[in-house]
Amino acid sequence: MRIVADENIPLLDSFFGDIGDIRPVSGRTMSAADVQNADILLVRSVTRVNRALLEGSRVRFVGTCTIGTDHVDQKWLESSGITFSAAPGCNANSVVEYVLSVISLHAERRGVADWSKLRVGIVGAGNVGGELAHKLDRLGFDVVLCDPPRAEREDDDSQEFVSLEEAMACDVVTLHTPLTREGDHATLHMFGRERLSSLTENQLLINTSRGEVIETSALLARLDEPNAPSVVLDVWENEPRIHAELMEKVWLATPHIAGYSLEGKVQGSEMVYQALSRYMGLPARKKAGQFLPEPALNKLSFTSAAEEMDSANIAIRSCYDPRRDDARMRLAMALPAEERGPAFDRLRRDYPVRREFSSVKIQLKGTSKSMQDTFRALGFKLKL
Ligand SMILES: NC(=O)c1ccc[n+]([C@@H]2O[C@H](COP(=O)([O-])OP(=O)(O)OC[C@H]3O[C@@H](n4cnc5c(N)ncnc54)[C@H](O)[C@@H]3O)[C@@H](O)[C@H]2O)c1
Ligand SMILES: O=C(O)[C@H](O)[C@H](O)COP(=O)(O)O
Repeated sequence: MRIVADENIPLLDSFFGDIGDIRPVSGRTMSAADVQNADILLVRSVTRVNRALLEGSRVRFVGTCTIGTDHVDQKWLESSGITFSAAPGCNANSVVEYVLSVISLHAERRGVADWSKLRVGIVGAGNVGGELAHKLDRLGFDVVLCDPPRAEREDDDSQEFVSLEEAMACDVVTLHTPLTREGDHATLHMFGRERLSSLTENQLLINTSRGEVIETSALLARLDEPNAPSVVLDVWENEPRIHAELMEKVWLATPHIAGYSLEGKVQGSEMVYQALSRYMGLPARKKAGQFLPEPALNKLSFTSAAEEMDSANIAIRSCYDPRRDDARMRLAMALPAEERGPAFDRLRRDYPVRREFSSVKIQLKGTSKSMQDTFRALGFKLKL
């Protein structure tokens, strides 16, 4: 079996080495010639998988080690008899932790002593949005969900959904839809001039979905107006050639790494390994957990003198602080225009190891029940 794979897929050899001969190539520049003699193609989100790439090749199985699938022409694959598999939910928790860290910074910078007083509107309540809602709910936040496709499908009233207008009236509006270009609920440029004009300076807009869900020119114009909202962007139109002027105008800018916890990336590889093993009728015995190294930070300790929100902020930011990614990105984007695209990709390729909250044990001595509940809700392991 010949496997052509994006060189940035973690643990390629560990997961797929005994299934076939692996040829790692650059995902961004992968060409039809690269895949012509492959039986299996493994990608991440930066490779356009379509007729132009695969027609005439031997490829029979395509796996993307990512949640998003907008880079894959699934209709064409199906019509060509090529099996396709993605990794739904693999890095959902990583994105949730990114958003929680951003909200904690926002609350602090706005002088909101109790972050759970912020109302959060989640647009797109699937794996990421659903998990975020669950955690925020446990943390005591008032959360509303806007998900018209789910609202249409689920008519049992067990979950309440609100209109986009209501979600957009919240203190924090966070986007978790896929990028879709067709259909009644297409999300391409869903946030254009009119919708962005409803946001005000007291609000925070976070986009970790896909850059194209927001119309760049409309956001640029909105950010030049008085009373503009705070904006955090992890995803951009036209990655890796992002709009540098937009980056300068947003509060926090990161290079599409919200899902880049080590756990999230390794789970993406594991899920495609499992799908490929099923496709080939092979046993799938390897698990992501067996490949995760010991975390650099594995314990934090708080005493009865610790204040709840301060301690939560310390723990959250010890694991993940988006301001570090923001600083790295602004430095890289200060390069001459023609060097920025490769620099954006390098930030992603050489991303430092980031571990999820669950890799840290929190020792709490003599602290309140409420503080223990907060740490549990965030996903930390407790040692009482
Ligand atoms: N920044 C990152 O690193 C990163 C990481 C993971 C995922 N993502 C992106 O986040 C997206 C969401 O991930 P997920 O795992 O939650 O996907 P998902 O498919 O589980 O959920 C998406 C939800 O959005 C809803 N939706 C679709 N169109 C909508 C619309 N017009 N308005 C409101 N809701 C709509 C769907 O009904 C679904 O419930 C992915 O498609 C991917 O593009 C980004
Ligand atoms: O869709 C996803 O899973 C995420 O956007 C993912 O983190 C993208 O990472 P990439 O495939 O570009 O490395």
